[in-house]
Amino acid sequence: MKLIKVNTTSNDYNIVISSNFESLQQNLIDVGVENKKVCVITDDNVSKYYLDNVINILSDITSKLSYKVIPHGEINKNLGTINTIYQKMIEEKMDRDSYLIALGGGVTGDMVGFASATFMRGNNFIQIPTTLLSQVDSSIGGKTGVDFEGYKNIIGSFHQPELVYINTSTLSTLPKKEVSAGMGEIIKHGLIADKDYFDFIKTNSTLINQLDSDVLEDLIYRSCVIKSDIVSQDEKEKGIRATLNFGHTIGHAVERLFDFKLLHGECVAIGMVSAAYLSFLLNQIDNKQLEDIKKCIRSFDLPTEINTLEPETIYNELFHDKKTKNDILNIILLKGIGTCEIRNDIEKERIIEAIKYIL
Ligand SMILES: NC(=O)c1ccc[n+]([C@@H]2O[C@H](COP(=O)([O-])OP(=O)(O)OC[C@H]3O[C@@H](n4cnc5c(N)ncnc54)[C@H](O)[C@@H]3O)[C@@H](O)[C@H]2O)c1
Ligand SMILES: O=C(O)C(=O)C[C@@H](O)[C@H](O)[C@H](O)COP(=O)(O)O
Ligand SMILES: [Zn+2]
Repeated sequence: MKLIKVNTTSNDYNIVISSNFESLQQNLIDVGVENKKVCVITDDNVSKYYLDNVINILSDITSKLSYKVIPHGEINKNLGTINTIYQKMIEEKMDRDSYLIALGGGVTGDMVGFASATFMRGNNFIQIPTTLLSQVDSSIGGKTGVDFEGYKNIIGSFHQPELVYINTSTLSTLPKKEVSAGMGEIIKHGLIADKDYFDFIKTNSTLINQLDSDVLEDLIYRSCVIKSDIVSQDEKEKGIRATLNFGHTIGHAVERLFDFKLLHGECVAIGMVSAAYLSFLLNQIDNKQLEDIKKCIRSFDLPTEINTLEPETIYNELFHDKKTKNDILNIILLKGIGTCEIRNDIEKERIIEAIKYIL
């Protein structure tokens, strides 16, 4: 078992990484869940595998226990689903002392976090992430929210969980495509923050694709350290946290323009290739590094290009990005491998060139 501490301005909490659910009960007691009202929210895929288990663990420590199963998928990450969660919370007479538990991937985690942030102006929530992507990224740092009219995460708030409990064995039931999607965010962590980590990912691609549990646990631990370090420095994304958005400006535009038929991690992979090419155009990485990045992304069966879209269509979408300030685009670019910077001075022509590179 491994423990990482997240220390943000609004809350301090632990990330527990374990290969089972054995220490979940004690960790729930430690954060104050005993005898409280608890509602577990999970989706209709995850419920089949892990809901009974988590409910059994909770039933020993509280009798005020309920659950709700929501439909899976990005297409359901919206205010309609949030309404059904609020209705459940009212039905169960939940209050500011109660706990919501997000059992599932990033879609469940983002929505449960948002419901918790807004119900009675905020109650407690706990993340039990079950996808690789949510274990390395979305469960940490308190970015919560939903899509609105197709705009990605456009409604949301910062609201930190009380605990992130990662049971790595839940990955055994995760479809391969979803494992690859998680690799998109993991590669991002290496590219923006740690060259050695990027090299480790490249070297171990075969073992990772075979779901070698030791290597996967290493990845989860190292990514959690990188992400918690960044959000502990900058909870509300005033500075360095924006670097976690590497690949996301174009990634989110592609996600929306493809009506959420591509996975988030896949769109981030495409967005990272475009941002890496832009970094190359500005002489911040060389051709070998660019090719290395593409090779690494492809080694996990992630896409590096798309078709059927016009460059201008993608370009116009970029201005809905949350890093845009007063209509000026802020873009994350690499400065070598393992470091990056936020730029707001890139001409349209260069950005269009970088978009054409992925078409
Ligand atoms: N808040 C953040 O900081 C942050 C960071 C990264 C991504 N995100 C968001 O996270 C979302 C993507 O998360 P995701 O990739 O986890 O997607 P997801 O929640 O849709 O899960 C992917 C699929 O896997 C299924 N699933 C989950 N766990 C499973 C398991 N153990 N076994 C079998 N099936 C399982 C789900 O039902 C779903 O169909 C996006 O909405 C993205 O915007 C948020
Ligand atoms: O935690 C962060 O900060 C991130 O940017 C992590 C991203 O991987 C994640 O997809 C996030 O939800 C994107 O944030 P957004 O504010 O651009 O929607
Ligand atoms: Zn992301």
